[in-house]
Amino acid sequence: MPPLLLVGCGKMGGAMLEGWLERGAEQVVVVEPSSEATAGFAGRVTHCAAVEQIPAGFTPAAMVLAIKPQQADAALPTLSRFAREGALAVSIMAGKTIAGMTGALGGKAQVVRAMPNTPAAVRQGFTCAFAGPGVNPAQRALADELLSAIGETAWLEEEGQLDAVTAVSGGGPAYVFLLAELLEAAAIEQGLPPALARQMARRTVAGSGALLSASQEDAAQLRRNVTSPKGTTERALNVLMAAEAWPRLMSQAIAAATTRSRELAG
Ligand SMILES: NC(=O)C1=CN([C@@H]2O[C@H](COP(=O)(O)OP(=O)(O)OC[C@H]3O[C@@H](n4cnc5c(N)ncnc54)[C@H](O)[C@@H]3O)[C@@H](O)[C@H]2O)C=CC1
Ligand SMILES: O=C(O)[C@@H]1CCC=N1
Repeated sequence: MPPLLLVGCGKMGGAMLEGWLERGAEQVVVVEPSSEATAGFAGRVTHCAAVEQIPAGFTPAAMVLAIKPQQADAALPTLSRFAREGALAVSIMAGKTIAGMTGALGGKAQVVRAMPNTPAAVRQGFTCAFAGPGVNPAQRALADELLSAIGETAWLEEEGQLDAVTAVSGGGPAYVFLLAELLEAAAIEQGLPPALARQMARRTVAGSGALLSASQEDAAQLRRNVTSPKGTTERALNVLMAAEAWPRLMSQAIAAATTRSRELAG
């Protein structure tokens, strides 16, 4: 891998960095104010607490922006010297548009906007990416290599699709973890011991994910495979699948998150 600059080494930036190092990246400079966040990478990357500390002459082929959207306005202009002609910027920030980022970076870099998710931490992420104006095939291939180091990548035809992507697959793991939390609480409510309830909820969600991943059948068929006619699951699904229950709630939740992604464009 060519020299890389990572800006922000939190949950997502750290997961991506681990993936690149696994794939043999050798020259990575990480800008991250928290030394705690980069502690696990000591000796493997060059850590700078601020942009001003980046070694003079460092010329990354790509910089990856993994800071919060709310931090972008202050941080991007300070990175303009790395946004030279031919340089690639890959942003994973929710909401931030390519036009806005290109301007804030000084107008020279080509920008890929992407939305990964936290299963990236175990290289099981799913990322959607969109290549902005002027991104050449080599830059797109580099972006694909960086994103595919943490899981599967799909390329979009329209930047606007990223708002719904952010709502569905970007935030999706949170909804699945909420399901595990709620299953655990309901199990305890039915009198099961807390430790067993926790084990049961975790293994059920993780095992179902593994089955979904390995199976050729779609999710609806896998659901039907569990649901015996006039059995117990059917009773539960009559509650969950009522029009005003999960179908409506999921639709409202995804619409709310999509709207928030658009707001974050700023
Ligand atoms: N957490 C998630 O599930 C996902 C997050 N994202 C996006 O990834 C980005 C990062 O999110 P997280 O990793 O969750 O946040 P985080 O808070 O874990 O990481 C952000 C990091 O940026 C550092 N930072 C703050 N100001 C900085 C600056 N000026 N220069 C360099 N580093 C700076 C912080 O110290 C922190 O370690 C956000 O834009 C978010 O929208 C995208 C997909 C999924
Ligand atoms: O909640 C957020 O804004 C970010 C984007 C997708 C997941 N986390």
